[in-house]
Amino acid sequence: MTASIISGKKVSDEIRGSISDEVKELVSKNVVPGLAVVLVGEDAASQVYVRNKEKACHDLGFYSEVHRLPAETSEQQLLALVDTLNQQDTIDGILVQLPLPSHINEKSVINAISVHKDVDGFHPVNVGNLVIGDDSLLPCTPAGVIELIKRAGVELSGKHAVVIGRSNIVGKPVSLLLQRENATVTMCHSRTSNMAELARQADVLVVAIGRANFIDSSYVKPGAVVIDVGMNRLENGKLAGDVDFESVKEVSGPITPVPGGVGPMTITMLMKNTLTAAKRNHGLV
Ligand SMILES: NC(=O)C1=CN([C@@H]2O[C@H](COP(=O)(O)OP(=O)(O)OC[C@H]3O[C@@H](n4cnc5c(N)ncnc54)[C@H](OP(=O)(O)O)[C@@H]3O)[C@@H](O)[C@H]2O)C=CC1
Ligand SMILES: Nc1nc(=O)c2c([nH]1)NC[C@@H]1CN(c3ccc(C(=O)N[C@@H](CCC(=O)O)C(=O)O)cc3)C=[N+]21
Ligand SMILES: [Mg+2]
Repeated sequence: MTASIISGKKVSDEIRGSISDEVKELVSKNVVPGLAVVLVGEDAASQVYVRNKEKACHDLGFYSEVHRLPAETSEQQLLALVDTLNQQDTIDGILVQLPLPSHINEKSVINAISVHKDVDGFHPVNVGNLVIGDDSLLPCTPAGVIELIKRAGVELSGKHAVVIGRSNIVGKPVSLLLQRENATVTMCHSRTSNMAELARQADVLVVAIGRANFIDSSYVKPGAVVIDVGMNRLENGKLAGDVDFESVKEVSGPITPVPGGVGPMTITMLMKNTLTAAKRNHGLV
């Protein structure tokens, strides 16, 4: 029996609807949430994501600025732009699209973004608060993963969640947010020896490894929820997740597709963070 599909597109549209209503409310108080996105270089995938972010801003009534800088931009020039945006009252959120060209130190750039405008949730203070369990701007993809699981009607408390991948922008924060929901979390990575055996114990399996169609049905307990964070561009230009969707959907429980799963949620959580930052910056929360 084929699994039910968790539509990130549908969930994302629902959440964007309520964000749009909230923005109308703010605009009536002369508060227009503003997002600045900075793109350095010509990376094709980054151009797509930045365009998606810009479109989402326009659809929801946000003020948006997109700064497209040439690949040879120096670290100092980028830091100067970030500083300008930190001071700009019309900007509530700042996102510097990753990856950056290798001559620029990503950490220095992320640390330079004002904590209150760090709508990626990558700044060490926001990450620290996430680890401690204090209020913070949450990283967008991890927050989107949790939202999808909840909207699929899955009760996480007491469940065994297995996360494959431990990166700072996906795997690690996802594991922390799953713990916040009282799941029991197992973290797998490239040094894990018995990964398929561990993955098959999962009630909820989250995959973020960056390897197209890597996870097949041998990693999945029948009926387990599968969240595929993977975003891999194949030679034929098609997008593939980290999960072999065709084989896994025959054994899994609710499963997210790629595209149309976690991707749209990442953008939607970015909009939600920008709205939160705007309300805070204007003393409305
Ligand atoms: N939809 C969205 O909004 C987003 C999607 N993505 C996608 O998610 C995926 C992961 O991205 P990101 O977290 O940045 O990736 P990274 O490359 O930063 O990290 C990959 C992680 O997967 C682990 N890993 C790699 N190969 C294996 C393997 N064979 N078995 C077990 N673990 C493995 C690595 O282990 P180790 O730590 O040992 O190296 C590492 O922890 C990519 O496809 C990316 O495109 C990323 C961001 C947002
Ligand atoms: N500072 C920073 N913040 C990020 O959040 C960030 C980043 N850098 N660098 C790259 C990753 C990747 N990422 C995606 C966002 C949306 C889709 C998305 O909209 N995906 C659509 C498909 C889009 C397409 O057609 O390619 C979908 O899955 O349905 C995908 C990937 C955010 N990232
Ligand atoms: Mg404002």
